[in-house]
Amino acid sequence: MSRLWKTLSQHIVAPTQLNLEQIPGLLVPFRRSAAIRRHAAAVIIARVQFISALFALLVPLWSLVDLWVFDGATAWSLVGLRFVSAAVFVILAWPRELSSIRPYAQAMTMLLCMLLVPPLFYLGSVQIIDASALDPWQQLVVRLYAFMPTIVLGGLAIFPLTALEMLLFSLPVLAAAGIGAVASGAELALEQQGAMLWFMLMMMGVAMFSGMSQSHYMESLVQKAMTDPLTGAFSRRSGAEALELMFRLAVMAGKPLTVMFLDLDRFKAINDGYGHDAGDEALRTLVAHLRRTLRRGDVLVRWGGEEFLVILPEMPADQLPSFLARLRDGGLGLRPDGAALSASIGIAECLADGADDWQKLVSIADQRMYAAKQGGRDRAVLPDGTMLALGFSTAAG
Ligand SMILES: Nc1nc2c(ncn2[C@@H]2O[C@H](COP(=O)(O)OP(=O)(O)OP(=O)(O)O)[C@@H](O)[C@H]2O)c(=O)[nH]1
Repeated sequence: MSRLWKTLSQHIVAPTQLNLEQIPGLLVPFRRSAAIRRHAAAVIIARVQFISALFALLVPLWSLVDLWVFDGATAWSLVGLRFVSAAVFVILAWPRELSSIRPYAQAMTMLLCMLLVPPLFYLGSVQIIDASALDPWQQLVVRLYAFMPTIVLGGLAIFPLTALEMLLFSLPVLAAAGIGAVASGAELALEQQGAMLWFMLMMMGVAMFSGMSQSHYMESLVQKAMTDPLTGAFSRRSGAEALELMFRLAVMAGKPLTVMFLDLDRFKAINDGYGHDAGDEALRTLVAHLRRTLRRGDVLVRWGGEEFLVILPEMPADQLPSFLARLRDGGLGLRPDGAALSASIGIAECLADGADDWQKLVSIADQRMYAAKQGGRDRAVLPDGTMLALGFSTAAG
């Protein structure tokens, strides 16, 4: 029994274990990081396109049933409605690029459009079909159409959405079901519609649970793929992606964007004197110290071995001296012998340096970092060429 529990907890529960910090990101979209939102958007758009392509074929095909079951005018009106719906699905399925600026808004718009088609088709069918004189086959088809909003609620389960999004997407679908029921002459009494309402709420609950667990699983994978396992900082690849986007946004908005290239001083001596594990520990300590000084929107990237890139959005060049003073006060941690870690820093800023692309910005910061090393280490070179002595090795940290 204990072996069974161990296997269950190791292989089933553990990989999906939640920590408290992750819960808000599963409940509301604005607590998700930009990177997770972008990945969720890519997944949602791919799924919307796949389902839309499928429906663009299946929806017109069902016209055969309409033509077989209903009489002339009713049947052709339904067929017309089907072709309008299919046209919307074709537009949604059409290949398109993920928006580089607003991928999440693009995904939400496409999903909303796709989800609205079946309930609107249902509402349209209620207007077209005269419910007072139906033969048994027609009644069956009408009942099937009435299931459309419920099917949409169940279909939400395949999207990695937060609880709030599930709720917001479900509300118009529930409203369409209610309006359709009234329009087809049904009484909106709990004892009449209670079973259907219960079924829809169950579908909503299942979709919500499924969406949140997909989001959590996706977040764990993305987090692993994006971060450096030793320090938890962004990996070079994901850091470059983030910088590319941040650079584009800063240029569009005409706002400053600063990159700081930081290279630990005499790091090899730690490895040589105290071993690789001590070197690893120094890198972890450095990242923990940097995080204390950085703001929420700043991005810390491990660019290579003991080189780090810090992306500082909306940090104008004139605020850099006070930022560096705070960094110095916070320190970078200690070497194994108890001395303070120090670093050489090169800083570039997109407005002050007139960089055309992010690669140029990084290259300028890198050259300035080398100038700081040449200048004697434990220094920073600013965008105006000033070299500042940082004093990490003399300050307490
Ligand atoms: N422990 C550890 N060492 C690493 C890691 N990545 C790179 N290094 C080591 O970092 C050292 C970098 O050495 P150098 O480029 O000579 O730089 P330095 O000793 O800091 O000298 P300066 O930069 O000139 O001050 C090399 O010995 C690498 O093996 C890592 O993940 N862990």
